[in-house]
Amino acid sequence: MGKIFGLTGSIASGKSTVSNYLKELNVPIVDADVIAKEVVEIGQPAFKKIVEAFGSEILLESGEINRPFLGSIIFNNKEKRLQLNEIVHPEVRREMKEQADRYIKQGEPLVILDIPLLYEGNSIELVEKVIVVTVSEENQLKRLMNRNGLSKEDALLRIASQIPVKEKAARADYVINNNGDFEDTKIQVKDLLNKIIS
Ligand SMILES: CC(C)(COP(=O)(O)OP(=O)(O)OC[C@H]1O[C@@H](n2cnc3c(N)ncnc32)[C@H](O)[C@@H]1O)[C@@H](O)C(=O)NCCC(=O)NCCS
Ligand SMILES: Nc1ncnc2c1ncn2[C@@H]1O[C@H](COP(=O)(O)OP(=O)(O)OP(=O)(O)O)[C@@H](O)[C@H]1O
Repeated sequence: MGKIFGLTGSIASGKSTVSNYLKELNVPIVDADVIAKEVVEIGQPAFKKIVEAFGSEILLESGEINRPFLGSIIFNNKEKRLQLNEIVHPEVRREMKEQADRYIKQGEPLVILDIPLLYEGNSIELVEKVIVVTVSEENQLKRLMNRNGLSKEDALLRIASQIPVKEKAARADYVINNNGDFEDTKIQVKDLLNKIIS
């Protein structure tokens, strides 16, 4: 029977970098961020609930959700963040489970669920073991500011909206240290994969 493992970290710690390497190594990935975008598209049940909860001012002229604007609301307000999570997360979990089960039925030996909020939400029950991609606070802040063009204050707010990556690493079954260069991380990913599926 194939294994279902979780991959997590904190914002800009390097989950996508690691999951891209895993994809190159032919490991099927189920990506929570991608599914979280699909379940809030126009016409989906979560879309309607979000507009009811947050008002039509969160919509673009095209009728789609203005994601940066909704982000500016929920990353500044814990109550609103939890409200959004309550709408979106159950849909994301259901879809992730379906996709993972499908891969296992196809005979895959390992499926990775890439879930940024694995420890914050109720996703732990979906996976057997957890891989955490860790990074120093300094590198995390630097990479987040660079990637998203955020000010230091906004980047720190986003980092503070998640459990610190150090705490996640302490709870993990496997840790990938993403403080080195890309090649260094790639080597760790290959070694880990050999360990898991051998
Ligand atoms: C707030 C939204 C609209 C912002 O969209 P945007 O396109 O700017 O960002 P994106 O979705 O790519 O998320 C980027 C990162 O932000 C972090 N993040 C997103 N949502 C949350 C949240 N509710 N709480 C804490 N961190 C979050 C994650 O690390 C994620 O990888 C969007 O993130 C959202 O709908 N969030 C709620 C759903 C969710 O929790 N998604 C995360 C995985 S399930
Ligand atoms: N080892 C590394 N050296 C230098 N830059 C890196 C390294 N790993 C990742 N980065 C860069 O840091 C940024 C964050 O990495 P990545 O997108 O993989 O993180 P993430 O954990 O998936 O983030 P999020 O949760 O926000 O989606 C990206 O711009 C990426 O190119």
